[in-house]
Amino acid sequence: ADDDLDPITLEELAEHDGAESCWKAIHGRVYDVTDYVPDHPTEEDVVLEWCGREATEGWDNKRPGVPHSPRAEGLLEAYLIGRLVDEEGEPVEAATEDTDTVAERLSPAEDERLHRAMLGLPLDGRYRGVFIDRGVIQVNITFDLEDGHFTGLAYRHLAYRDDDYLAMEEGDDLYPVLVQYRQILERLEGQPVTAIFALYEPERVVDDVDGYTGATLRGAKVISAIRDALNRGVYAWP
Ligand code: HEM
Repeated sequence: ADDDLDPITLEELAEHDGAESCWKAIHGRVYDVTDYVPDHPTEEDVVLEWCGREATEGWDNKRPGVPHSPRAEGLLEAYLIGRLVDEEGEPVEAATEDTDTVAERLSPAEDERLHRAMLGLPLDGRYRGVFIDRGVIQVNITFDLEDGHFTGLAYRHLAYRDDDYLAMEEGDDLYPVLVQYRQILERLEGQPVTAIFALYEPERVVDDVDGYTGATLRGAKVISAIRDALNRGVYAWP
């Protein structure tokens, strides 16, 4: 049906770029909305900005991701004057490049990431955090959260005074401490974030390894490093 409409080029369109004459191309059709501009329910600037241009993006996003209502579409039809063509007279596609991404944008009612952030719940992503005492890092931990559950828990650094636990090997005096630290992560893997509070009683989580009781292991340091990571927020999106 659009073939019956007058062909209008981008050049012609561009001549009508202000309040005295305001044409807009929307989804391949050209509208002379000069008379409507003073009636538009916003500051005039909002609509004037799009005069003389391919204005589909503005029309489809009166606010980001929110198109005009069917009532507005009905109004628009009264101002139809032609169809948009290029120099060869071929129809010009609407500049939908941006509208595609905008259409994928979630509304505030659907955006679960926003909801979690507003409730102060941790977002999914990669986290990193530390436990520091007297300026020295003792525990540096990394993990991912997936649906609020731990995955990929690992120590990036683990030390006490001059002892680097991660460099220890079986047979070393303090090797059992490293084993206990690793057990903590094994027990937390796959658990919800709230599972960290079990570490206040590490003997419930960690085996007694070679005479080192769970109680000697500072579960609190791991809790602290994890809470530091959560406080810092997402280090990298998944
Ligand atoms: C292309 C550029 C345009 C932009 C950026 C734009 C923007 C806006 C904004 C910000 C609002 C108010 C916010 C809201 O209702 O949620 C609005 C509402 C409205 N606009 Fe536009 N507008 C444009 C063009 C037009 C045109 C050409 C018409 C009519 C011929 C029109 C008709 C309306 C109507 C009827 C409303 C009331 C709400 C609705 O029915 O969706 N607008 N527009």
